[in-house]
Amino acid sequence: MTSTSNGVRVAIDGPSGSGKSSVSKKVAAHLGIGYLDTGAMYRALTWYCLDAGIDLDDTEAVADAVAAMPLEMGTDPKAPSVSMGGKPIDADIRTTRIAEVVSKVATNLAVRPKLQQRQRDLMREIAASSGGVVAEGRDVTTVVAPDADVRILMVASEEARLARRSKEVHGGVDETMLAATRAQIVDRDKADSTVSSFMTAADGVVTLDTSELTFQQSVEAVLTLVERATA
Ligand SMILES: Nc1ncnc2c1ncn2[C@@H]1O[C@H](COP(=O)(O)OP(=O)(O)OP(=O)(O)O)[C@@H](O)[C@H]1O
Ligand SMILES: Nc1ccn([C@H]2C[C@H](O)[C@@H](COP(=O)(O)O)O2)c(=O)n1
Repeated sequence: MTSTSNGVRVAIDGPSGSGKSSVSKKVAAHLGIGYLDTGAMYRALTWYCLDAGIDLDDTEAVADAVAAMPLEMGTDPKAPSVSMGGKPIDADIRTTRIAEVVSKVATNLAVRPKLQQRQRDLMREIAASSGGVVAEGRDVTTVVAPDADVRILMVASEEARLARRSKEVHGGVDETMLAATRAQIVDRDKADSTVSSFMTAADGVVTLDTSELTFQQSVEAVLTLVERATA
């Protein structure tokens, strides 16, 4: 094992719909280690600010909320959860209300270093307590954990990503459904890519294109990379 006794750390980044959340959960469950969804933390911060009446355009007030929010991340990959002061907010952070404004928080440059430090600390704690961690997002391979044992950029063609998300959200892939999905996926990636580089792999990061893979093949491809890195 190249990983330390503190557990293997796997970092997976990629654009929306590339499959990183679903694959990361499956990989972590298979390996019996913890899972961290860093995107959920940006969503939770957005929820907290809206709930507390903090103006999302007030960059310093939003950044101060990172330390103030009583966020608890449940990191069991079979049942990941997000709570704020004991209140489960899993469903709330996935609503359109949050999806439409989360980029405003994620592109706040006063927020990012604070949330990244919280994510770095969490990764270390989860890896130590669960024998390892799979953390996914947009900048885990480059900023949060550039020293992770395994670093993967999961990509897929825009066509594949749109079709997957359209099926998931609208139950199909006709023109109207694709148009509604495009606005969410393409526009959000465009805004998010102004602060993180997740369309091309940084040095030492392995690109995994899932466009032509089944879900199970994507999971197996990640497991192979983990096995190779930790052999
Ligand atoms: N080959 C594949 N690899 C990964 N996921 C796939 C594949 N084929 C279909 N999917 C499906 O694509 C959908 C989108 O995946 P997922 O939510 O994991 O993407 P994501 O990259 O985490 O997106 P976001 O950043 O927006 O949360 C899921 O329903 C997943 O099951
Ligand atoms: N490490 C990360 C993770 C996520 N984001 C941004 C991207 C989205 O705007 C938002 C929510 O992410 P999602 O749940 O859709 O993966 O947070 C980021 O900037 N950095």
